[in-house]
Order: sequence, then structure tokens, then C-alpha cells
Amino acid sequence: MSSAKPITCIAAVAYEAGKPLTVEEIVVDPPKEHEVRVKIEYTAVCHTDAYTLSGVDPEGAFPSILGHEGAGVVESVGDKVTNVKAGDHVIALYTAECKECKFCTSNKTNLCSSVRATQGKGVMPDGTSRFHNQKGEELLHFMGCSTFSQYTVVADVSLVAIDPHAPLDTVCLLGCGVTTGYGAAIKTANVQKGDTVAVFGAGTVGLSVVQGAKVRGCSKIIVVDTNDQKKDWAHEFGATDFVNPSKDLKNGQSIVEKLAEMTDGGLDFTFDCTGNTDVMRDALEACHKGWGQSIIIGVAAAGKEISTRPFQLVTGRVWKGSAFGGIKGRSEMNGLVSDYLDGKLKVDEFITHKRAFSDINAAFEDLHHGDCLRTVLDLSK
Ligand SMILES: NC(=O)C1=CN([C@@H]2O[C@H](COP(=O)(O)OP(=O)(O)OC[C@H]3O[C@@H](n4cnc5c(N)ncnc54)[C@H](OP(=O)(O)O)[C@@H]3O)[C@@H](O)[C@H]2O)C=CC1
Ligand SMILES: N[C@@H](CCC(=O)N[C@@H](CSC=O)C(=O)NCC(=O)O)C(=O)O
Ligand SMILES: [Zn+2]
Ligand SMILES: [Zn+2]
Repeated sequence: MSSAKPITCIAAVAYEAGKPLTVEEIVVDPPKEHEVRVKIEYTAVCHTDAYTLSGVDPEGAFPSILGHEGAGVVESVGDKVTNVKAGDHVIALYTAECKECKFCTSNKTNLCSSVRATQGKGVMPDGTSRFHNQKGEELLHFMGCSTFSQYTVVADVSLVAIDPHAPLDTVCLLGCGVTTGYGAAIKTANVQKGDTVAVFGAGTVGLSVVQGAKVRGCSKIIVVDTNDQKKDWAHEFGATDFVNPSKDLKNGQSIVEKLAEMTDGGLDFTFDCTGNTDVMRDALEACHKGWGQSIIIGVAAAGKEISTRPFQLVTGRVWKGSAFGGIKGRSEMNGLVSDYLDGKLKVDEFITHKRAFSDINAAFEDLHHGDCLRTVLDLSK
């Protein structure tokens, strides 16, 4: 039996959709069997946190503790936990890896099913929460991580222990944005030397796709973004071209026509990193006839649907999706951490803002300004 006691700490609670988070004291219960309590040191804010807080996530539930791009140190473990121990440095995984379910053993996907159903309901695998506020009200978990709390409890399958030399204030970004985009390029799409690529949306996810395409030696890497402020970053991460569809198109020209003109008929691979369903259609239709593949990464609001003429698929274009870049967190995260430590994977470059955790609502504001890729929050402040 674990001898851990409840911990009182500071968390940012999402009480209501569309409202700022409330930074307050909460109680975090000890981890149960196959659970781990983690002291979160650093977390970043991902666009998906803002999406859920806005109220358009079909799985969004309140009150809850959001956050899923975090790193910290294991404080205590529940019974039957064997993959991590107190003191380990860890990254939280919103895509778990149990290594036993039919998804994990298939080698076809990273979408582990072990805890996904309860995770989507905001509870631990036993159906209960480990978080309460000072009034004794239950607070829900989020994406199996809830990193907007100084202490969180996660399933053991939702954690990976990492090299303790890796700085937690930067590798927290491997918990989502960087891994998602980079993995979508090198794993889901498996882009190759000489391929042509277009990336729609130059946030952390899109620029990480660019980084993957550059590492693989793609011949053309076109970034499409409506914000000119993203142009310098696009080139810094490896883009060969930047197109702003709100000002770089000829009269009457569509972005699909512009991209076809730039690539002799269309791209080998396109990636949606915006979550906009109209952009998803453009990304598919900008693919080359016969073989072009479009990868959807962006998360769209409840009720939104994608459409295109079936002829686009009949004539050989392929629509795919990618979650967490297709990366199996427990098996593959340490490869990314090593690449980062060896200077082969850019991570620090995405950190445009740093703030105290108590300033978390300002970090959500940062997301709406063109000068922000990621804000990293220090949970000790
Ligand atoms: N599938 C997965 O596993 C994951 C999915 N996501 C999703 O990926 C998406 C990107 O995340 P993130 O990089 O953090 O988000 P950001 O908001 O930082 O990046 C999105 C970028 O797209 C730009 N953009 C918006 N509309 C258009 C448009 N019509 N055409 C071209 N560019 C446009 C935005 O510009 P501006 O800033 O001016 O609006 C911004 O630069 C989100 O939908 C997020 O929820 C995130 C992580 C994991
Ligand atoms: N809750 C949403 C779906 C949200 C979604 O698609 N999430 C991505 C990760 S976004 C990270 O920033 C994902 O990995 N999806 C796969 C999964 O199993 O959730 C909804 O219900 O539409
Ligand atoms: Zn995310
Ligand atoms: Zn599994």
C-alpha cells in the first residue's frame, strides 16, 4: 500500500467555458493502483487547451484542470507501478502507451485504448477524480495529464521517464506541440528526401512539421499562414517558401491554384495545422493527383465537418490524420529527448514567452498574438 497523503497545492481551475482560469489551492489525493503523483515543474499552453476552455470541445467538461504539455518529477507511486519511481523526471503523455492493448501491439498506430475512454470523461481509470477544491467539490482531469496543477495524478501508462539531464523547462514542449508536428512529418507521412511539402498554419505544430521535412531533405517546404509575422520563423525552421493567402494570391487565384503553380501540379504531402475545416479541404486539394497525401493534425470544433468532391480521392489523393505525431510515448520519447540534447531537434526556439504559473491567464492571451509560439509556465511561482 502507498503511504502517500493528500497534498494541498496551487492549481488553475477551469470552472466554466469561456471564463478565465481560477488560480487557487486544491487538494490532490494520493495515487491509487497503477497511478503516479507527479510534481509538475513546467508546463506550456497548447492551442488545444484554449480550444477546450472555449467550450467547443465535444469532450470538454467543467470544472476541470486543463494542461497537457508538462514535465516534472515523480513524487509518489501507487501499488503495482513498475515503469517509474519517485524522483524520476517524466513527461506526461496524453496518448498513453500500455504496450498490451490491440492498438499498442498492432504496430499500426499509437492510439492506445487502455485509458482513453475514462480520459475522455475527465476521470482516472477507476472512474473517480484525484482533485478537489477547498469546498470539497470534485474537479475533473483533462487529457489524462492535467498539468495546470503543481501536483497531478496520472495513469502509469500515461508517463515516460526521461534522461534527468534534459531541462524540464524546455522538454515539456515534447509533451505535445513539437512531437506532434515532427512525428506527423517523419512518422505518419514518412516524408522522404526530395518530396514537396506544404504546411498550413505556422504555429508550434506546423513549424515542427517543417522541422521534420527539413531533416528528411524535402526539396520544397511551403508554409501557408495568414499572418506575415510567421514568415521569419517559417524560414528559420526550414521552409523554402512562405505564402500568405490573404495577400500573395493573384486576382481570383485560389491557394490551391497558387500551390499547384509553384509545384508543377501539386504537392507530395500537405499538413493542416490550423483546425479550420476549409483549410483542410484546400490542403487535400493542393495534393498532387495520383499520390499526394494530406495529413490532418488540427483539431476542429464540435459540429464541424470536412468535405471535398469524392473525385479528389478517386484520382489518388489520400486523406489521413495524425494524433501526437503517431509517436508511441513510452517507446519513442527518449529518442526525441536524445535528438534534442544532441542538437538535432529544435525545441528551445519555440519558447517565445516565459511566465509564472500565477500568470496563466496571460499565457492564454499570448496564444492570440502573432508573436507567440509557446509560453512556458514555471509552476514554482
Ligand atoms: N492532432 C494532434 O495530436 C494535435 C493537434 N493540435 C492542433 O493543431 C493545431 C495547431 O496547434 P498550434 O500550433 O498549437 O496552434 P497555433 O494557433 O499556434 O497555430 C495555428 C496557426 O495557423 C494560423 N492560421 C489560422 N487560420 C489560418 C488559415 N486560414 N490559413 C493559414 N493559417 C492559418 C494561425 O495564425 P493566427 O495566429 O494569426 O491565427 C497560427 O499561426 C490546433 O488546432 C491544435 O488544437 C495540437 C497538438 C496536437
Ligand atoms: N476532444 C476532441 C478531440 C481532440 C483531439 O483530437 N485531440 C488530439 C490531440 S490535441 C493535442 O493538443 C488527439 O490526439 N486526438 C486523439 C485522441 O485520442 O484524443 C473531440 O472530442 O473532438
Ligand atoms: Zn496540445
Ligand atoms: Zn495500449
